[in-house]
Amino acid sequence: MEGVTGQEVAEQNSKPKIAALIPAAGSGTRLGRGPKAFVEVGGLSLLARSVVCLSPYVDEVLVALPAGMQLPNGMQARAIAGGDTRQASVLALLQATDADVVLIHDAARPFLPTRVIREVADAAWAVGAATAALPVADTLVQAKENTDWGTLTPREGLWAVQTPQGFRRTALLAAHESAQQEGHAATDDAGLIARLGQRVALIPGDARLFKVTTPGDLALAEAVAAVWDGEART
Ligand SMILES: Nc1ccn([C@@H]2O[C@H](COP(=O)(O)OP(=O)(O)OP(=O)(O)O)[C@@H](O)[C@H]2O)c(=O)n1
Ligand SMILES: C[C@](O)(CO)[C@H](O)COP(=O)(O)O
Repeated sequence: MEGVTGQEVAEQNSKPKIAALIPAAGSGTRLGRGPKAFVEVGGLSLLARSVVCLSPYVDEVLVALPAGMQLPNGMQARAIAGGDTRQASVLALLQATDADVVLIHDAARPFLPTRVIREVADAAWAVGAATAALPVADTLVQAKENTDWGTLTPREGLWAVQTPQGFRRTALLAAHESAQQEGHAATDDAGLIARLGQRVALIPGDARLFKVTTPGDLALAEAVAAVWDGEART
């Protein structure tokens, strides 16, 4: 255990307090059905599905909502007001908890397999940062016009990044604060950690963790819900 302090050993052995932080303050422009987190699939909102999946594995659930909106009655979570961007909403969530480990999860990804939650949480505590991700399976081409074939991009080593993403809270808070000070915008949280040269563990994601973004995704979500609601989520 050379080079490891007594405090670090104690931290490794103790059970961290875990919070699920759910950015749900988006307007759902591309879906076109109003605030997306409240859109229902299979009779349950996208947000409710994320809360139900995460609750058994965390000590608290915090949700960032659009200004002026409230959580539905009975939802086991604490609400705060989100910001103008996803990044601002996550920063507000980070500032509202004292948990050791935070699991950041888009409300727009309603189907969370248990395995992914567990593996991301464990790796976040052990490594400091972790994200669910899948190897890119499609051919990739960089093109400006949809009539012109552009430059083929090799897909080896490319990953499609999903959520949940897990972090030691203090590390992610520092990364967000530094991004804010420098005016750096990022589309996810793991990118803010990687930008500082810190490790991010890649955890195998799951096709069911797709993000509901467009009306086509909603149709797919209805089909997944019909199966998901009738099976064990492993
Ligand atoms: N100001 C914002 C913008 C987005 N989000 C959340 O970030 C997640 C990923 O965002 P996305 O899927 O792009 O949702 P929207 O921003 O709502 O979609 P759109 O870009 O089509 O408006 C969603 O759970 C969304 O609610 C947020 O909390 N605060
Ligand atoms: C965080 C994220 O879901 C990882 O893929 C994604 O980057 C969110 O993107 P959006 O720009 O908010 O759609």
